[in-house]
Amino acid sequence: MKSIAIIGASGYTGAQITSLIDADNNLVIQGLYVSENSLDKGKPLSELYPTYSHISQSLSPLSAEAKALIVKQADGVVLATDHAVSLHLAAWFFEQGLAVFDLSGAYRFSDTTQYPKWYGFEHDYPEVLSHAVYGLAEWNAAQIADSKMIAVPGCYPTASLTALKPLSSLLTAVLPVINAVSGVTGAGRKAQLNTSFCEVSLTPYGVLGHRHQPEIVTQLGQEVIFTPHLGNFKRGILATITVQLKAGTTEADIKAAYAVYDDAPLITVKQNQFPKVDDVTNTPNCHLGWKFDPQTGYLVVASAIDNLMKGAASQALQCIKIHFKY
Ligand SMILES: NC(=O)C1=CN([C@@H]2O[C@H](COP(=O)(O)OP(=O)(O)OC[C@H]3O[C@@H](n4cnc5c(N)ncnc54)[C@H](OP(=O)(O)O)[C@@H]3O)[C@@H](O)[C@H]2O)C=CC1
Ligand SMILES: CC(=O)N[C@@H](CCC(=O)OP(=O)(O)O)C(=O)O
Repeated sequence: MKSIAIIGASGYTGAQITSLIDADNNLVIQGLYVSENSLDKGKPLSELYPTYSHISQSLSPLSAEAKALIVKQADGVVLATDHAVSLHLAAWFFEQGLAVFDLSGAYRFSDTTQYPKWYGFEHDYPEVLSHAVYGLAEWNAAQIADSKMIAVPGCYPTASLTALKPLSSLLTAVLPVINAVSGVTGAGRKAQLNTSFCEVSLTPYGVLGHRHQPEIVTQLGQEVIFTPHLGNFKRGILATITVQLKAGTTEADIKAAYAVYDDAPLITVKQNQFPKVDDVTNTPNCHLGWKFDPQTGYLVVASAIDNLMKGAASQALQCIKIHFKY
């Protein structure tokens, strides 16, 4: 039995992973934490999320005493906190010897020069960063098992990389074009005007400047054009991706490439059938559907995940299972 502390447990991804850890017989929740001055400190999680009425724990402030208790009692810590908060907490818990599963982007780039540009801070912990591994569970299991600093991928990169990585040896110099739509939970729980009910209407955002573009590029090893969109639904991501494949590529080559997922129970691949967001919401699954035009060499592949599950919490749980080997 491994004991896990969850920091940022009142947020969307934090509450989601709390419910997954609560349901896992190999794990026990050490505690649920929010910031020291949180308006929610002391409240039962179930007061915020009545769906989780079966979970009895309350939200504790992350005081110095609480941090010391976590170090004493927990084997691992999940950080479901903003990038700038995770930056410091991850380093501190890692240095205390705990396994860290960080849902933020604070440890996803190994190159420290990326952080000022994409996250607005200098990375103060290059030594800790040198231990960080990218927690794309189907691809990096060996590294996840070996490292105590796991940077769980972003939601759009998870959807995009799951579709594109099998094709990497087949791509031409024509840049893959990724158009992805996310539900509003992708923006987190805190109130913001642009994510309030009356304001949300399908629109692109972060055009040619979203931080997930360099994350995808780094992990794919190839430039891409990435355009995220905000949709008027709660959860889920659909990424529709157009790529050109090398001359002479056949459908059999594409099938062989996607056969990499034959032993991946959470990934489903279909030819000439396209996924729906509703089929993956509230599940840890990724559904891929592709169609190829041999005349032009263009392939369209669509990838559907739940942003809070495969895009965050359930992928973190995959990493926990891989790391703790159960
Ligand atoms: N939403 C999504 O689909 C995805 C999110 N992510 C990433 O996961 C992380 C969490 O996202 P999300 O759940 O959406 O965010 P939310 O805004 O919903 O939740 C953030 C949580 O962090 C807590 N918190 C804030 N400051 C501190 C602090 N100093 N110490 C401890 N807890 C703190 C908040 O509570 P309080 O303020 O009351 O203290 C709240 O519980 C982010 O880095 C995000 O980028 C990654 C993939 C997908
Ligand atoms: C709809 C929406 O706003 N989505 C978020 C992505 C959420 C995510 O994956 O989080 P990371 O920041 O941890 O990468 C965004 O575009 O910023």
